Amino acid sequence: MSTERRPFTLDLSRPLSTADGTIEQRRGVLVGVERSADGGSVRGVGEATPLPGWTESYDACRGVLEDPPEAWEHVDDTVGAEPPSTPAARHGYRLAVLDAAARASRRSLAALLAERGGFSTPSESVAVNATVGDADAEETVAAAREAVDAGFDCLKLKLGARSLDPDLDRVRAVADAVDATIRVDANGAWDRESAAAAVDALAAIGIEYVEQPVPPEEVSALAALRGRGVDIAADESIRAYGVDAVLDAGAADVAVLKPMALGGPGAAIDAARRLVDAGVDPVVTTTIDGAVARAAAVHAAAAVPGDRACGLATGKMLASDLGTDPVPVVDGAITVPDGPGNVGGAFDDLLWD
Ligand SMILES: O=C(O)CCC(=O)c1ccccc1C(=O)O
Ligand SMILES: [Mg+2]
Repeated sequence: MSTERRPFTLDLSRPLSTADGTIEQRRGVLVGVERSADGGSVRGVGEATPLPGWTESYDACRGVLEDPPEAWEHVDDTVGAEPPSTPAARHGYRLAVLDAAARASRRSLAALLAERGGFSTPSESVAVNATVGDADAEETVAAAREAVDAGFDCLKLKLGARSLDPDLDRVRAVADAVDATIRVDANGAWDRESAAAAVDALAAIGIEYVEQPVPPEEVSALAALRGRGVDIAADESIRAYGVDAVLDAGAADVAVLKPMALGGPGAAIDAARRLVDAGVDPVVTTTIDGAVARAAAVHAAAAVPGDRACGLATGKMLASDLGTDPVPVVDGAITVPDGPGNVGGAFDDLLWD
């Protein structure tokens, strides 16, 4: 198998402000693999876009991609219970391998992933939430209105960058202003006491779920916050400790799956299988990825059963992208590309001439 690599940098036109800092730029590496198949050859394209804090550094990612582990070439390769140490590099390489396998069998990546997870036929469209970053109440309401006018019926508000009372005022202002499902993400900002107060207030407002109210290591605190009238979602805890640790602790109603942070689309699907079996709802999101990884996350979301909106409406935050958006949001939903592979050969010319 031959491999190609191409580094890229994407600026955000709308930086995302969170309790964990502001995301302003995404740097990554496109990965191409080419292998022989049926007397010809088949290509696959992947994207490694590390986000330090969630994945390895850019330099570590590039280093691993110079000489990837041989095991990553095998279509059925899995990650163990421990999260992989260089998930973004693994994502980039594994996506290329899975894309090539899907293209070789003339089916969509979603179909390949659904089969891998033992799920039925993938959905043709995925509902998505608008992601609303931290800002004052007035700006937050304006962003929420803009999203609802554009057709979103689920909004995710970033909380935890300011203190609890002003944050709750922001949530109430949005709930009063728009008719939409509202979920919030504190990115681990609260201690146990503030989180309990927040959860009770959010339950009274009628919020769908609160994502990562406490720091990632506070898995037992997540468990203790369940059953108070608002669902609890684990995100950073899943990334840091894996799905099994969160399931064993009974820590979540909902689990956020970021393929880039978990080590690839296959790793996300394997995690989704265990969650679904345990009655926990998976929600697939990006880490604000380029078009190739974003499309792959859409395929993963389509392969996983469930009705919760996914966090995949992140393309519009980018000032420039790897190419034309293969997964645009229309009326709060994304149509799943029907293949072959992830996005057919749409990005091949970035790697091969
Ligand atoms: O879920 C979404 O709406 C978009 C993805 C998102 O919020 C995010 C993006 C980059 C890093 C972390 C997160 C997060 O969910 O915490
Ligand atoms: Mg989150």
